[in-house]
Amino acid sequence: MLKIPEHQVAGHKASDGLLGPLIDDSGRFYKPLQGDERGSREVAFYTSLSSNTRVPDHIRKFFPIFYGTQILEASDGSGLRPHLIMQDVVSGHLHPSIMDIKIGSRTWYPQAPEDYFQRCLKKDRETSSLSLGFRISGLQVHGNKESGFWKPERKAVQKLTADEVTLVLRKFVSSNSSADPNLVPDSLFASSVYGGSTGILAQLLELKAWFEDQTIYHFNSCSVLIVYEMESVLKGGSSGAEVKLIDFAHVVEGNGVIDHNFLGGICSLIKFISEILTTP
Ligand SMILES: O=P(O)(O)O[C@@H]1[C@@H](OP(=O)(O)O)[C@H](OP(=O)(O)O)[C@H](O)[C@H](OP(=O)(O)O)[C@H]1OP(=O)(O)O
Ligand SMILES: Nc1ncnc2c1ncn2[C@@H]1O[C@H](COP(=O)(O)OP(=O)(O)O)[C@@H](O)[C@H]1O
Repeated sequence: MLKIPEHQVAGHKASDGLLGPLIDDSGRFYKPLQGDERGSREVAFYTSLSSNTRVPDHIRKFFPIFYGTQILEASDGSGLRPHLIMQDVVSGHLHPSIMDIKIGSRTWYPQAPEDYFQRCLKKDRETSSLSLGFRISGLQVHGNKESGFWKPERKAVQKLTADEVTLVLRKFVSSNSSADPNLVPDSLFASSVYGGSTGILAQLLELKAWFEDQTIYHFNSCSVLIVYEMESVLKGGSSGAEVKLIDFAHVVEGNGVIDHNFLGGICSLIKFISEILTTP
């Protein structure tokens, strides 16, 4: 049985009769293909990635597993539509804390039509993309029993200043996160989520090293999705923190050139996270 994802933090949503992704109980995520070139580009990217021998094996873990496409009943009741099937990267989590960070100071791709280019340029200027090299597209945090669950308004988190981004990145790994603007986040989970040899920082550094070299793809408007499980950190276990890349609707060929837009954005994000780990 297909259902609307409970833990989606950004993008087009299937709720309220709209067109959006669906999930099943076996850990698969079904993203409807948009009728224009966005859908076909994303399928083309996953297909290319699956067979491209120049992509190192250790980099493949950063992408959701791709299971092909399938024609399914769309969530908006418009009838049958092809869907991209991929691994649901939050399945198996009871209380996932999730952050979607759109990487790059520009989200448009060089060949984009003028109206799309103008729309992206406006959003990049009005959000933190241009100034910081990334914008937080959406997030949710599970805290302790008292603070509960925090899912800030998406439009607000996209426009944060550098200091505010640091605060949100701290709240993301705190047990007392809430909407209270005066809250001092306890950063209780910072070292287990961001730090260590398998934490978010180590994973981002591994990804960055690939971007310093790879010239196969340019990941325009692509997001880094960070996921961890608060319950297991509280019990003293591993946070299960994972970095995944998602949203390949605007990926184009790299033609032998470094993806400096993505590389710059990921360096900037790494700097923010490193500072949280080194500043008490
Ligand atoms: O529809 P909107 O205004 O919410 O914009 C979508 C964006 O939402 P946001 O800017 O974060 O509010 C949305 O961003 P997120 O993935 O939600 O970060 C996409 O940029 C989407 O474009 P595309 O499908 O990738 O071409 C954007 O969709 P299009 O405007 O390109 O259809
Ligand atoms: N493979 C996945 N597993 C789990 N959740 C996902 C996956 N891909 C996307 N999502 C969720 O859906 C949101 C939007 O995904 P995205 O691919 O960016 O869609 P859109 O093209 O509509 O912007 C993400 O922020 C995340 O919450």
